[in-house]
Amino acid sequence: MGNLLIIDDNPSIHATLEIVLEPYFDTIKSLEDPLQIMRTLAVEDFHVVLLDMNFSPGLNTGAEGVRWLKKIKETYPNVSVVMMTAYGHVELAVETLKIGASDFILKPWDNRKLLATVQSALQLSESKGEIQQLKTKAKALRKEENAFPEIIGESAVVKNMLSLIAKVGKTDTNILITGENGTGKELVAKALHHYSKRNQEQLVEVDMGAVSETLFESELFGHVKGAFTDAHQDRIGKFELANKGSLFLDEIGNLSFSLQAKLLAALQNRQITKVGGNKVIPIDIRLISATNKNLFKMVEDEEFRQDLLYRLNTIQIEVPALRDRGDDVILLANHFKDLLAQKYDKGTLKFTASAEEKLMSYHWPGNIRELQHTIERAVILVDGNEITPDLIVTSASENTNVKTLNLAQTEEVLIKKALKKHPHNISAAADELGVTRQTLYNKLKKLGLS
Ligand SMILES: Nc1ncnc2c1ncn2[C@@H]1O[C@H](COP(=O)(O)OP(=O)(O)OP(=O)(O)O)[C@@H](O)[C@H]1O
Repeated sequence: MGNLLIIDDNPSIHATLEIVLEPYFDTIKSLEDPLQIMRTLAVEDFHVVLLDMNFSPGLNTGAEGVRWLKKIKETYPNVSVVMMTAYGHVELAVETLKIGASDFILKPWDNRKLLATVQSALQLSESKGEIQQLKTKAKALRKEENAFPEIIGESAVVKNMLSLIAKVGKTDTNILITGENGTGKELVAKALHHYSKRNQEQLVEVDMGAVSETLFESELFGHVKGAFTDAHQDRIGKFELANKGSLFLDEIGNLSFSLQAKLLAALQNRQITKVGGNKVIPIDIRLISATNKNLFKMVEDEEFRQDLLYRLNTIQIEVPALRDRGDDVILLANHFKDLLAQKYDKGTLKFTASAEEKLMSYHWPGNIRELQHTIERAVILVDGNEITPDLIVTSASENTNVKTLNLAQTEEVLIKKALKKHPHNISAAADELGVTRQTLYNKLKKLGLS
């Protein structure tokens, strides 16, 4: 239900419309004089306006209706305006659709058609209101969570990346962010949005790996009520939600081949149609995508559409792996240590020199996310204020199966295996590893295991 405002200089039209439409609205108000429109809309909430096109006696060009339509839409874009006109003026009525009218009805009207038109205008106004609400909510949240993420790092590779982000962030170019898991791709997407002209609008994120084949279109493009069994009400898709803002398609490499075609069509046409709907909705978005996969290789293997890849990667930003960021490991480790020490009320903590050495020598396959978890564990477990190497427990230290070809990691895994097999017997462990006792001691020291 909603509120309806009728504007027509003929009172008998008011009475007839009110009788037909009364069961479908909470409130109906009728005005004869269009000069009262703006005042009325300013004090009461209306969802639909039924607007006649001619008011002054002798004038039937429709120009008055057009002027009032423009005025209403300028101040109240979420209100649906349905124009009322006589049969001879269909062309003019069609023109009003271009300037924001939702629909028109011809006088004399057919009651069923009138009802259908007014009801869909009401639905449209409700969904516009919903988008507005979601956007306002998101805006408030964005302010709270401090929109600009801090990307910590002073290494040359990170500095290069930051200056590229600042440069291309301002443009509307499509950007593909690549990099291993946990390198900070999502953070880069947020920074790009922050630098863009669109930063007052939303950055809408979709995890493409998590969208099911059947719900893909509904999730991205939305659906209308009744489009399928579970479509109990209209739904706004992510594309529409991101309109005027940025759309972040994360894990784009996980999108199935058939869905890639549907995504490409929407990106190419810059418009969408809701599932079960027939209205074409123009979309103005800045596209940011991310993946940890090699999309060029996937194109070669016919797993990813080349035309889609070219649309996504006007600019590509490669986020460096943590192991390639030099001393940033210590910078980041200290950053997380301080944050987490505060969170767990641990006072001031510091890493011992050998703990720092261990942090630097590890190859961080899970990148910054792994570093963050490792530090969190150390902060939770530490007694006193020094974090020693034994508290730095990485995924490789917990895992005694060799799943990687990385030498440093493999060495650490094999040493742990040997120690497990020969507890308290360094000589036997060294023998098993084919090194001298001294070499094993040195390695244990470096790994913080001695
Ligand atoms: N340079 C950085 N400075 C501070 N924190 C960072 C930095 N890079 C990443 N992080 C933090 O590391 C974690 C992982 O980052 P993020 O989720 O952006 O990685 P991702 O590449 O998107 O990961 P995935 O590929 O698994 O989705 C997050 O908590 C993020 O805040």
